[in-house]
Amino acid sequence: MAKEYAVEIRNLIKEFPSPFRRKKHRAVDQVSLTIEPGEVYGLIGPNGSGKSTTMKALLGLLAPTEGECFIYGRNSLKVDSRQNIGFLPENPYFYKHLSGEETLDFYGKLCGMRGKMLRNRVAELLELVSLTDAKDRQLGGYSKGMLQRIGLAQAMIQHPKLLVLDEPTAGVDPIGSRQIRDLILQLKQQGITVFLCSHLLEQVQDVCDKVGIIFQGKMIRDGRLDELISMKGQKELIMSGVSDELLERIEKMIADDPQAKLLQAGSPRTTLERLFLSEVEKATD
Ligand SMILES: Nc1ncnc2c1ncn2[C@@H]1O[C@H](COP(=O)(O)OP(=O)(O)OP(=O)(O)O)[C@@H](O)[C@H]1O
Repeated sequence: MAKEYAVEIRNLIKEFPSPFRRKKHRAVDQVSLTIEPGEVYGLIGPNGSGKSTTMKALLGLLAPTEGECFIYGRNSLKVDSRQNIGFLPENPYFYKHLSGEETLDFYGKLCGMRGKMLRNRVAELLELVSLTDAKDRQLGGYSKGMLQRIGLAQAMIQHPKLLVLDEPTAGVDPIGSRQIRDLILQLKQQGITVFLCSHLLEQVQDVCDKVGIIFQGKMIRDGRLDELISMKGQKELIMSGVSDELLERIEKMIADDPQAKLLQAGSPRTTLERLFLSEVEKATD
């Protein structure tokens, strides 16, 4: 039996009419990708490279010019293929006068949920996205990070098997981004398949099993993250308590080996994001 992917995109082409030219603009050009159930897939690429268009085609919000998209084996142009999907769009629109709780209640009712089941689910999601304390505040007063988190909760209201997140951390500061990253990791542990796009490459690296790099509508590289970023033929040792003398001996051993070559020695660096987070944490304490 053929393998059933959570997501399968086959040779997707999407063209848009150009108002001032006869030729159409090809936003997505022969993109193919597969996501297995429970995997987190990150689509990365510069602005305008076709990430959102690919996601919208997968969600059946845009009809492909050519090619096909499947969700758990069903063509995504068929409405029933989308029953088990949650979607966080790039710029989600919310009713600003509703509270966080009312917002989730509203989306739950749109999905046909009612009564105790809905109340329990809303409470569970508010807890999950750490907004229980802010549940009665109107969304007009929420920060960008809180809005993205309520957006994520909205996308999860009916226990989706697949979550599609278009830049879930857009406009969110590093602390808010870290919270969203942790949430995605929690969803992954629950076995939920996630298809996301983001410009925060470090976060993509932290959460994704597979990555695709899209450029000018074309998939230029994709595969398992650990395979894509491993430096073939190189080894790394990170040591503590190493004296200068020991380091010299190690360097000499490497120099004496006819095959080996020391490429880099020094102190490992943290990332700017980690430095920022630890400094803010220290200042908060
Ligand atoms: N509805 C549309 N009509 C015409 N052109 C469109 C439409 N939607 C997208 N495009 C064009 O398609 C190309 C790809 O856009 P898309 O939004 O998919 O890029 P993206 O990679 O998501 O960009 P960003 O990182 O800035 O969100 C762009 O050139 C964009 O202008």
